[in-house]
Amino acid sequence: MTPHRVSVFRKEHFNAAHRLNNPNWSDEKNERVYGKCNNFNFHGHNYDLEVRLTGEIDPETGYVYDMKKLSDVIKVNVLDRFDHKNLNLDTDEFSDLNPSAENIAIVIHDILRNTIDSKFDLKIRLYETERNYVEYPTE
Ligand SMILES: Nc1nc2c(c(=O)[nH]1)N=C([C@H](O)[C@H](O)COP(=O)(O)OP(=O)(O)OP(=O)(O)O)CN2
Repeated sequence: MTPHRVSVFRKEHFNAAHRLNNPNWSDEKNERVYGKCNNFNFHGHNYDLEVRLTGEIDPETGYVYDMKKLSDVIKVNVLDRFDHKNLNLDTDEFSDLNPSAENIAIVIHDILRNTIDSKFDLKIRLYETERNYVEYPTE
């Protein structure tokens, strides 16, 4: 029988502070482009993270990927790094990179891509607010 390809999902959550700012722009332009997200003293978000892995079902386990293991991988590599952090000040990843939802999703993707076997397709969905979310990669 042809192995079935199935997607498994794991939802996680973290809280972090950030400030959107382009140091090459004037204060006036940063304020105009980013509005309240440019607040000098930072602001926080409750980020909801969805990680999707797609692959073939292992006929022995019935699993594509053990979701408990996926949870542990996300905790160790993403949550422990970003939860309750100021992304701009506390992390190497965003010391020189604007922590927009898009960039955070790409950073999380690349961290997980380095730890999860390439035989699994990986997609990240990141909710910055209940109504604002991004996906990476797009296909
Ligand atoms: N392309 C992007 N646009 C915006 C980003 C981003 O990361 N990428 N980020 C922001 C703000 O940081 C934040 O997400 C917006 O907050 P807010 O306007 O409060 O959004 P809410 O959904 O909570 O509230 P609404 O009232 O529904 O707008 C802005 N843009």
